[in-house]
Order: sequence, then structure tokens, then C-alpha cells
Amino acid sequence: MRLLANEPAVYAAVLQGIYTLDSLSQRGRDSQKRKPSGEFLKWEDLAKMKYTRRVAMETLRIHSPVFGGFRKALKDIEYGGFLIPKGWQVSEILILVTCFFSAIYLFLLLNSLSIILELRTLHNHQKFDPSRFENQASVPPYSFVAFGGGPRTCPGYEFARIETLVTIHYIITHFTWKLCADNSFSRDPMPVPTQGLPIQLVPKKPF
Ligand code: HEM
Repeated sequence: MRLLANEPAVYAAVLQGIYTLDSLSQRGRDSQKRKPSGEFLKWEDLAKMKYTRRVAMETLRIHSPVFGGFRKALKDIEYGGFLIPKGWQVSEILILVTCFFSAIYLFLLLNSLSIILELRTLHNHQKFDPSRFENQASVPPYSFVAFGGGPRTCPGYEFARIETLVTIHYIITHFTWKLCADNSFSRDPMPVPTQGLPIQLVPKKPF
């Protein structure tokens, strides 16, 4: 909500997509053909909410709620020319850094040695740009790791995706809102709005 309030062009595109829809394109762009209020979203609607999905992914890329993850080496491992001895704690992913810069790195906790294995700067990485996910080829593999990666990828990924799309759909179709405080945030390690997130919600008229 904070982001959509700050990015009017993105808000307008999500609204346009939701109403006409990327998700409900069968109904056409005529406002008379919007999904009637009270009609539930269907699975196929969610599958078509492509722009909203990109907005959710870009939000997670820039403001990933999960800081990173640790692993413990169960045996000696050689990787990229480095030996990771059995029993060492390894920070195998720092999601914020990887998502933001597309840096693939390894951090060995016991001797505090941080090794950048690869740094592939994402184009315009500081810009909030959902369109970067239009073309998967422009997003280097394993650079979007908000849900982790590999065999321990978050098993709630699909559920989180659906929750996010449904929530955005209902908030945007039922309310307008404005932020009532400075919208900066800090990390602890989760992102926390420094002044809370007071929002003024105004219900929309049903259509
Ligand atoms: C936006 C929402 C979510 C984000 C960003 C997220 C992110 C993550 C990340 C980064 C990991 C670690 C992956 C790794 O170690 O490589 C993880 C693991 C996990 N997540 Fe999520 N998650 C989300 C929602 C959910 C939901 C909705 C569920 C369950 C319904 C869930 C269940 C789990 C479980 C059980 C694990 C541990 C998997 C394992 O260790 O094998 N997550 N999640």
C-alpha cells in the first residue's frame, strides 16, 4: 500500500489491469464489463494478473522481508576454489543484496570472510520497475531470490503469490487510501515503518 501510494503510475497500471483486466481481459476494456462487485476471483483470473504479479515481485526485490539464510556444512565442501570445512556456518544467501544488485556471494561466518562469487548488476537496480520481469531473459538466473532457491526454496511460494494477488485485488477495488505519516522504514532485520504505517482508507462505491 505504501508503494502504490508513492508510485501513482504503477497504481494506475495495476488499477487498469485489475479492472479491465490483465486478469479479466475476456471482459474487454469497457467499464460496463468489469467484474461485478461481489463476484469472487477465479483461479484463471489470478493467472492473468500478470502486471500485478510483476508489481509484487518488484516490491519483494526491493523490500525483501527475509534478510537471508544460513546453512551448516555437514561435510567438507569445495566450492568455487574455496574449502568450506565440515561444521562451518555458511550464510549462503543475503537476499537483500542478491535481489538488489544481483550479487551471488558466499559468507563464511566463522572467520567472517565474505566472498563475492559473482556480481551482475541489474539494469537500473535502484528503480522500482515491474517491467523488468516482463522478459525473464533480462533477469539473471538466481538473482530474484526473495523465496530462496534450490531444493530448500520456500514451499509457501505459490500460496504467498495467491494471497498477494487476492489482497491487492480487493484492496484496490474496494478502497482508495493515503499515507498519513512519513513513509521511511528501517530494518530489524525485517522492514519496519519508522512511524508505523497509519493509512487513511476510504471505501469505494460498489460498481
Ligand atoms: C511473501 C511471503 C514469503 C516469503 C518472502 C518467503 C520467503 C522464504 C525464504 C527466503 C525461505 C528460505 C528459503 C531457503 O532457505 O532457501 C523460506 C522458507 C520457508 N517458507 Fe517461506 N516465504 C513466504 C511465505 C511463506 C508461506 C505463506 C509459507 C507457508 C504457508 C511459507 C513456508 C515456508 C517454509 C516451511 C520454509 C522452510 C523450507 C525449508 O527449509 O525447506 N513461506 N521462505
